[in-house]
Amino acid sequence: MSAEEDLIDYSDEELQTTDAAAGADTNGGNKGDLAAPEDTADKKGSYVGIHATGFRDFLLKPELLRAITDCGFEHPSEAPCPSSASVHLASKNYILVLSIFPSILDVSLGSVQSSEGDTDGDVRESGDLEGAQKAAMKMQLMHITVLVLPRDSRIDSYSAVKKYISNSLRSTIGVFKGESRTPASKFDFLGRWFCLAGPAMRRWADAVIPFTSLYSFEVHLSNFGSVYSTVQQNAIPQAILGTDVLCQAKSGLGKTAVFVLTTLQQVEPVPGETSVLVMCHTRELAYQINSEYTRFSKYMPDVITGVFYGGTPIQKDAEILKNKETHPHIVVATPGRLNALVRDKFLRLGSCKVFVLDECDKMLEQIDMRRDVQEIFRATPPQKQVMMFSATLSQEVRPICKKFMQNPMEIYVDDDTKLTLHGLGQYYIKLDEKEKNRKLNELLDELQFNQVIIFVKSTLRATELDKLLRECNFPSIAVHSGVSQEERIKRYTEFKDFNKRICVATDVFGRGIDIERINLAINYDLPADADSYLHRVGRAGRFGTKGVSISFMSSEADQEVLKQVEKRFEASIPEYPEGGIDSATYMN
Ligand SMILES: Nc1ncnc2c1ncn2[C@@H]1O[C@H](COP(=O)(O)OP(=O)(O)OP(=O)(O)O)[C@@H](O)[C@H]1O
Repeated sequence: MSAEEDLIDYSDEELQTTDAAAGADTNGGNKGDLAAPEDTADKKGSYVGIHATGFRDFLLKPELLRAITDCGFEHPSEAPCPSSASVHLASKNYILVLSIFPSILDVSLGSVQSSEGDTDGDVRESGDLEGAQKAAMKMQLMHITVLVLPRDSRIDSYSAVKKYISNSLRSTIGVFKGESRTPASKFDFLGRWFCLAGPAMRRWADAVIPFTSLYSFEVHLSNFGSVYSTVQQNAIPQAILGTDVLCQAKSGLGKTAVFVLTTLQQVEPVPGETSVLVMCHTRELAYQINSEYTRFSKYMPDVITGVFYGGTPIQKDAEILKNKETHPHIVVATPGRLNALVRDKFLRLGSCKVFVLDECDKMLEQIDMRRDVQEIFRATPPQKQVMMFSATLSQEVRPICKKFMQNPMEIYVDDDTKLTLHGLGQYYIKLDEKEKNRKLNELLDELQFNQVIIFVKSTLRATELDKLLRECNFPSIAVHSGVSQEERIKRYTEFKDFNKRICVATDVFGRGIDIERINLAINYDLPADADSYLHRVGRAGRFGTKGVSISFMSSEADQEVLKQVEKRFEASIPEYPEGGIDSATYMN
């Protein structure tokens, strides 16, 4: 039996495919009700633009909102939508923007109206919206997302959006048609996750809402030819409700905040119990995620977070876990150490309510890590929320992820070209191996970087290159698995705090690591595959900022990787120009 076969499959029978159900409702819509009048075609322009929702609209705890404001987050992030939607819509020259307008007014009183964006501010101020959501969640009411299309939408807009929902989100969808306004047909929508409606749905909502929690999304259509939705905007409202989430979004767009904010929102701290478990593949990333928890829980003094990873004395972790006063409610960890803590019964997971995997493809593709993850998963109760995140989720890894989940909300970027970071200039330099050091020196002299990360393929090369750079008086530091764990974290912090401007690293820094000021990523040694390339260069140009990546190409294998990258991501990676590049293109 291969190592992989040895791994247990999780409750396949629990996996519900909604494809069939998605096809079940095939109502095409009623032209009389939905079609745009001929003369309204021009009005589409008035729906142009992305309607950014504020964090306040997520109805987060005030202490969380305060921390979000302190962290300088203004709006939840946006990310490209799945390609199946974009292809479909692009061919019809539409832009589809989903923006959230929470529309429950007062579920508890049973008198609910749908609102469009302009009224939700009043609701929020009166506190009704929050109360309504709490009531809805307590009663575990069914959740229906209603997509409200503009009044002048044409019938094919409805089909396009419907197809997008059923193909990409694999969810059932109903279309509210004119003749279905009878009370009986209103209840058809109760079993569905999505339904499409025109503005007339307000009246319809009145009858349905006592039994459901309702969110209405306004769908903007225009003729821009690409499709957007939002990673934080899409995932946060669902994740808060306890839905399982499998989420792909490009590097640096704020996937971390999705699970940090939604778990902090849900956590109800009980002394001595861990209710949220977050795992990731490297120790530095675990440390970083824990720091994010610290940042966002700063006004939640009752919530204790803790981080556990290998390379440190396990006895220390055990001491923390033995004491109810220090026992974390939220644990961030790497799988090896966490598994050891669970096996040795220092950590009991019977109260775990949320299970998160960051960089999930990496964690589940690597057999030893996957084995640890599974053992830990088995130690948690069957009923829990599972969320997984990565910038890369291949077709092969998705079913593996979903084996841990029940009817997850799935957010994919099926079109690899949409993973390219638009603020990032990418170049290559063809050279011999022996020319690399000289060229690197030249680049570091010539480019006006804030911080730079230089990737190499081995710990030995990291040590050597770092030494060389320091001999040349460059403020360099090296992070790799060849140094003690304590020293690794110390160096990570030094770099993160801007005390060093150059970091030579192996792939331990290749994914997830978020250093705000990095605007230059250099592949001194190219990685072996396109996914790793994408993650590495994503260390620069984060959250829409500008940056540049330069890759040294010194072998045929390197050339092949760059070819793959260009093909898969439709990224243009030209040769680095003789005269250099304009700093305005990569300095923020
Ligand atoms: N809504 C927001 N407003 C402002 N900044 C944000 C917002 N969301 C996230 N950020 C910042 O963007 C940066 C990137 O976020 P994060 O590290 O979560 O990205 P990611 O999607 O996990 O990327 P990767 O795939 O590379 O791990 C972080 O510095 C984070 O603080």
